[in-house]
Amino acid sequence: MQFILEDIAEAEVERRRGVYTPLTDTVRDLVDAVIRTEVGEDALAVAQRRIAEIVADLRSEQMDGPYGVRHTRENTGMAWGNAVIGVRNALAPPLNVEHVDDGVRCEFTLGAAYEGPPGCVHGGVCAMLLDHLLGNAASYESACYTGTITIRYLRPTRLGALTARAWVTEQTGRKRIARGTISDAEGVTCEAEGVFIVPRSALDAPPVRWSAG
Ligand SMILES: CCCCCCCC(=O)SCCNC(=O)CCNC(=O)[C@H](O)C(C)(C)COP(=O)(O)OP(=O)(O)OC[C@H]1O[C@@H](n2cnc3c(N)ncnc32)[C@H](O)[C@@H]1OP(=O)(O)O
Repeated sequence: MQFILEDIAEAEVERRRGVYTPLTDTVRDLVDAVIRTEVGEDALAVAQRRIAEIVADLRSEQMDGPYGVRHTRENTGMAWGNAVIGVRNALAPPLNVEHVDDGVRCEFTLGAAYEGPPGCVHGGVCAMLLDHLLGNAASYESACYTGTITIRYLRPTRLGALTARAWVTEQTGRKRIARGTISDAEGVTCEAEGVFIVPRSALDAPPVRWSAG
């Protein structure tokens, strides 16, 4: 498991972000459109053929394997394939994580693609987002990995506009305890607590953060 140094300037990171973000946003829109479309079967068949052509175009030049977690010399993270924040991953909501005094927070909207119970967010999606955010809060010096996480679902989380936050409550050696919540307009819907660990194998390596984006 290795982080990849991509030796490019910050301006180049931003330029690439600007290139990929609209593409990923459109694919995300496509996912929502496929779930909710009510066009006829002929139109569906045409759409399928056109999308397959686009997939073939994109596959004409592909990297081997996943994107990886890349970073610049300035330690700007490019976790662009990440399932929660990936700039190039249409499966990611995405979360735009903001660092605040006591940890991290973000505002986001979950639509039809994240449904579990009717009209509500899938419990596994809540767990994934909280896992990421708690891990992000815990990774303030060096990248931490989830050891154990517990989620308490207080009430259903309705699809729509949500807020999440996470913070560290305790640190002992390489081990951090982090907590976090997801909230809607009426308050907290689920909360998490987890143990996050800087792996023993990272001790001799220079500190790399997962970092945002
Ligand atoms: C900004 C982006 C943030 C992204 C966050 C992403 C969050 C993720 O999804 S990470 C992916 C999911 N997690 C994983 O894949 C982790 C897989 N597990 C591992 O790699 C290792 O088992 C790892 C790193 C957790 C611990 O390994 P290692 O460094 O050898 O730990 P080790 O030396 O045995 O133990 C260190 C301490 O942690 C504790 N510990 C070890 N494993 C666990 C665990 N699973 N749960 C709780 N505590 C644990 C030990 O008891 C020990 O505690 P103490 O110091 O009090 O005795």
